[in-house]
Amino acid sequence: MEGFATCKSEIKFGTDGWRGIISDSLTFENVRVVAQAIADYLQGINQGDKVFVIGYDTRFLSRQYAEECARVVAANKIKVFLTDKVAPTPVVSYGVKHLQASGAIMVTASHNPAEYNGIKFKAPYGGSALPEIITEIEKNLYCKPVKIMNFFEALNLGIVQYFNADEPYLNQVRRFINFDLIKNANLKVVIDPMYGAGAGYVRTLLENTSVSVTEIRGEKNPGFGDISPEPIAKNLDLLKKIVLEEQADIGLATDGDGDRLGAIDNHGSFVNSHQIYALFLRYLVEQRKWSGGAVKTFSTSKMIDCLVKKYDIPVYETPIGFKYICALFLKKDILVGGEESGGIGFKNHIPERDGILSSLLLLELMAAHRKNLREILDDLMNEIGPFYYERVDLHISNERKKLVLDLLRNNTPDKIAGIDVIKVETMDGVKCHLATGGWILFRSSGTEPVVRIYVEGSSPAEVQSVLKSGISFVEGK
Ligand SMILES: O=P(O)(O)OC[C@H]1O[C@H](O)[C@H](O)[C@@H](O)[C@@H]1O
Repeated sequence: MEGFATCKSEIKFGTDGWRGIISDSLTFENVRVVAQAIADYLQGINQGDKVFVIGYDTRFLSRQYAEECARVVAANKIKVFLTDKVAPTPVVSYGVKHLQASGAIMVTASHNPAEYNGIKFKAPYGGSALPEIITEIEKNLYCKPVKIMNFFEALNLGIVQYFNADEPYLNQVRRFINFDLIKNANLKVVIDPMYGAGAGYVRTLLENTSVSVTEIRGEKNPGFGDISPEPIAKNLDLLKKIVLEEQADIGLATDGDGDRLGAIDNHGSFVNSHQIYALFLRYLVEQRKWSGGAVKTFSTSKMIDCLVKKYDIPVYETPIGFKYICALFLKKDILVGGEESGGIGFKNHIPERDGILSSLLLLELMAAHRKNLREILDDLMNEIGPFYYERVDLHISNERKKLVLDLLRNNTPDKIAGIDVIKVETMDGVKCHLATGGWILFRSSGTEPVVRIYVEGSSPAEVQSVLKSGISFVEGK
């Protein structure tokens, strides 16, 4: 069967891949169009003779979309390794590297609300596609007729094969993490995969250790219990409650496709990604004695700048999106790269953020320090702090969004919440550095119809007043 897509609803690749609301822009037809554009890209760069991986998360229709992609890619004479079950993004990405495949389609909308689904494209190195690859794929959209074959015929012919992506990935994590340290640490852990694809992985990896594990929200629930599967404070009330009830040492939450991490400490307080990133950087340099530079995105904490200065290692800043961090992993000797949204990637692994590996590294770090997370964070703050952080996402109209960002760019206020603005940067959105050492960043999300306001300061009061003033500015009140 061949034919052009009849509906030309917009297919746009954002911060990471293409996302849309199911049955609005995210239709089977558009999924086929994107899969054809990817197949054309692979043939165009002479990679059509290599195998190609397809994986999917727990979202509504994800498996069916993955099978639809397999039908298209296979019809283009590219052999497909389709995961035999739901798989997290880092597992699929590692599968690409392990099989020396030409890349992967990961069917997921990551942390977005339940009504979304989407496609991430992973490149042969096992990480986010670089912007230039995405440009090529976008150019191919609607160019050639969609080829498609029967799924069962493709299976019978062996051009689509099921693939167990877990085994190579779990072996890699077992090599990376120091399980000897974790084994005897007697930690009590609550795992929260937020109904996403990460369910079961950390628990499996902790079998045969002394760590006591409780997993919540591990079952499949494509409605995600009416929250977004994004491991940020407002979505982790249940995890907080269980950590306190069970008197656990830590709660670990991964997002919808398992590439991000958020944590709750033993007092029930949220530990944000900036803090986790800073702890990892400190641990890898000081305890593991690993070398290499650090990558942070435009919205990542100044804690990282303090640490790199202390260790005298290079730091690179990029726009928001792990694809930019990934590009640096490919070009330079990078120890760790992380972003505000909770994605952190490491040297000696794939150039990909990994919420499962991050969860275990956090346990290793706690075991090595023989302290609870709060004490370790307090030590860090005594060394370089204090730092406080908060983000709000505002749903405003596209017109207002453009107006506000243009206004900020062209006519930046001299003061915010009464504090002097001493420097303005526009790498991604508009960032105002404040005389107190704090900063506020306004930017339009590339994955959701929201404006994000990020604030860091040296006290909770400073963060709140700067945030309040930022919100008033955006809302025009
Ligand atoms: O703030 P946004 O543009 O919505 O992006 C937030 C996040 O979206 C995706 O998950 C990307 O893979 C991340 O790299 C990015 O940080």
